[in-house]
Amino acid sequence: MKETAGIVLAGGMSRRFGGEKSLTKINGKEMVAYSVEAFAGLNDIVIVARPDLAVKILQTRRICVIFDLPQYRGKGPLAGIYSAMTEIDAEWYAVLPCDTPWIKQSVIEKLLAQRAPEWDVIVSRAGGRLQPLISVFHRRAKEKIRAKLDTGNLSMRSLFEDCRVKIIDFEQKKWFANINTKDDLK
Ligand SMILES: Nc1nc2c(ncn2[C@@H]2O[C@H](COP(=O)(O)OP(=O)(O)OP(=O)(O)O)[C@@H](O)[C@H]2O)c(=O)[nH]1
Repeated sequence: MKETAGIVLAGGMSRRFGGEKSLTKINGKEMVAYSVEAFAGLNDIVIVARPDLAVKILQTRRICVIFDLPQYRGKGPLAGIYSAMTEIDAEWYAVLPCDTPWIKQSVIEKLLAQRAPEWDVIVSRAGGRLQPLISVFHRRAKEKIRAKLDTGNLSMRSLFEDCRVKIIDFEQKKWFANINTKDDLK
């Protein structure tokens, strides 16, 4: 079993953005690459992408790319986290979305520093807003996630109600800004 793996969620439909959000370049680099780089301290990183995008990501990065498990396809971020946990057996999993290009490795390091037996999830909060997809999960959370997926209750907040959650506050809101639309790029 690995100690800690990194999961980049890139399996969304990008409906608001319209087009391939994860592969859109900012300052010459694909958005998904910023998330991969924030995991620089980790040896095992998996991108959970849509099948139609995976080939393109594979062409640009030497990194493990998987798809959501078929039974959970279309079920959102929890499907991606669960699929990655099934692919890589690790004690802890650091999670990032593919659309936070200003995220820093130091954020991940600060979250990982909180790993302890009493927590199932360590989640960031920036400017008072919880950032459920910039977080760290213990493998204990995997079965709780599966239960949510199987009942169709797909909200991260609902999952957190069933977990022992440690919240870590950050002041630098800009690092957590995410790109939803093409206007957000301006
Ligand atoms: N693997 C996986 N990742 C997902 C899924 N849904 C969303 N994500 C990822 O989760 C992060 C946040 O996604 P959202 O912004 O809520 O959704 P989106 O699909 O990117 O965009 P919209 O279609 O405009 O809502 C992004 O990194 C997405 O790629 C999914 O079903 N599977």
